[in-house]
Parts: sequence; C-alpha cells; structure tokens
Amino acid sequence: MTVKAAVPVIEAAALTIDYQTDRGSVRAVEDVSLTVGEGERLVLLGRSGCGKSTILKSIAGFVKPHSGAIRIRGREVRGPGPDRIVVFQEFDQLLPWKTVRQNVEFPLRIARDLPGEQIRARAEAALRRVGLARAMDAYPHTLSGGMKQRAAIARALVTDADILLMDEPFAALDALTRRQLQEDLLRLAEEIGFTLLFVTHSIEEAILIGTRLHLLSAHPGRTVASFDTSGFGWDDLASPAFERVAKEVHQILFAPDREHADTPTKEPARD
Ligand SMILES: Nc1ncnc2c1ncn2[C@@H]1O[C@H](COP(=O)(O)OP(=O)(O)OP(=O)(O)O)[C@@H](O)[C@H]1O
Repeated sequence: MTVKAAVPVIEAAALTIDYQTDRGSVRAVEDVSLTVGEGERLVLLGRSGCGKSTILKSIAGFVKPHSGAIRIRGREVRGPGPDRIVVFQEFDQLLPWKTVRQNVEFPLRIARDLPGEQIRARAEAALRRVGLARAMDAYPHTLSGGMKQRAAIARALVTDADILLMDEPFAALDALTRRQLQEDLLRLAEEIGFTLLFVTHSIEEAILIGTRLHLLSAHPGRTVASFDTSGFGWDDLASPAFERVAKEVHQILFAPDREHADTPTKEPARD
C-alpha cells in the first residue's frame, strides 16, 4: 500500500523577493523555503528588516516573488484569495465609519451572497468568540488597542479563510493585554484548527504561539534554523527547557557574524 504524502497548506519554495526602489533593486528575502502543515503554527523570527513581513505579504499574495514558488494546498499563489486572511499590527485596520459589528460583517457582505440574517449571526458569533460581545455597536475610535485587535481577529474568523497570516498582531499592546490575546489566540487555534503563519520579534511569544519556529538571518533574510516548539505551553514558561530554547534562538539570531548558515532542525528539548 502506498501512503500519499499530505500536501502542505502553505509551501514556499526557494523564495527570493526583491523590491524595486528609486536606487535600484533591493533584495529583501533570499532562497527561503518553508512549509506549514494543516493546523500548524509557524512563526517567522528574525532581526528587524530581515524580510519577515515581506514573506508574509508574498504568501498573502500582495507581493510577487522575484523567483521561487508559493503554493497553497498545492495551488500556485497568483494574488490574494479567500482562503487566506491577514491581521496586521496596526490598530487602524478597521473602517472608522463602521461599527465593530459592521466591520466584522464587511468581508461577508462583499465576498459572499449570504442572507443578511446569516451575516449578522456569524459576525456576532465571531465577536463573542473574541470577547467583544458588549462592544459590537461601538465605533473603532472608542476601543482600546486590544479591543481593536480582537475585532480584527473576529473579522478574520468570520470568513471562510482557514489560513491566518498575522504580522506582529500584538506588538503594540501592553504586556497584560498581549498575554491575554496570546492565550485567546491559542484557544481559538485549538477550537477552530486554523493554520497560522505568525511574525513576531519576541522569542518568548514565538515559542508560546508556534508549533515551529523558522529563523531568518539579518537582511536579506535567509533561513538559518528551524525549531520544533510544539511541546511548549503556558506551563513551561519558566522551565529550564523553555529557557534553553529561548537562549539558543537568541544566540542564533544575534550571533555577531552570522552570515550564511546551515539549517539545523532542532527537536524540542524537554527536561
Ligand atoms: N515597499 C518597500 N520598498 C523597498 N524596500 C522595502 C519595502 N518594504 C520593505 N523593504 C525592505 O525589505 C527589507 C525587509 O523588510 P520587511 O519589512 O519584510 O522586514 P521585517 O523583518 O518584517 O522587519 P521588521 O521586523 O522591522 O518589521 C528591509 O530592508 C526593508 O527596508
């Protein structure tokens, strides 16, 4: 009997991405390959400017690679699609003239021919899921940063997209709110089972959120290492194993003369 290998949900193969500027072409990403399986949470980690957002935007379909291929469930990406949805760091992702509820309903109204009642019910369910039941009729400018990010997540959850691309979604939040949203995201990931590509600067956040880390070198980003972090949860935060991985990741990312590197794959180190 032959066992058919599962097609990855996200696959980037030998991705090289350039930006054209007034002063010529700037290489942002070089020869990066990665795969994300069904329900996996892959975190891109690397120094500022190494190309994390660029990779995420190219997988979203907003930025065309110079070379290499991006496939979603085996199909080449040629632009944005209803299977993927992006949540950014900025708090101004919501349309200011619409209420929270209308913002969350918006993608359904433009993309789907659903009856109004269903749209309303789905939006309300998504807003409850992220803890915004009582702010449905508020306007974005009256919300805290955390509430705005919750609304942006609800807007992602309400669609049929099962691939979430999150670009530092919690970076601008205070520590307590950030922790709460991290917990909520993991709970939603368990409940819904979406596939996640997540960009962050925080090593701790990466280990907590990710089932796998993909480390990039400084500009232009190349793959330098990959870590399996699927074994870590909240209870491991202060454990020696967690701290060991965090230290190792830090050393790899901030090694002074880190240039080209091999791509070691680390198994989770447990005590
Ligand atoms: N629109 C653009 N035009 C030209 N260069 C760009 C553009 N966007 C990004 N770059 C350059 O591409 C490189 C990668 O940028 P990118 O934003 O992807 O990095 P990043 O790792 O997400 O950074 P950060 O962690 O600071 O958000 C940087 O050198 C950046 O200056």
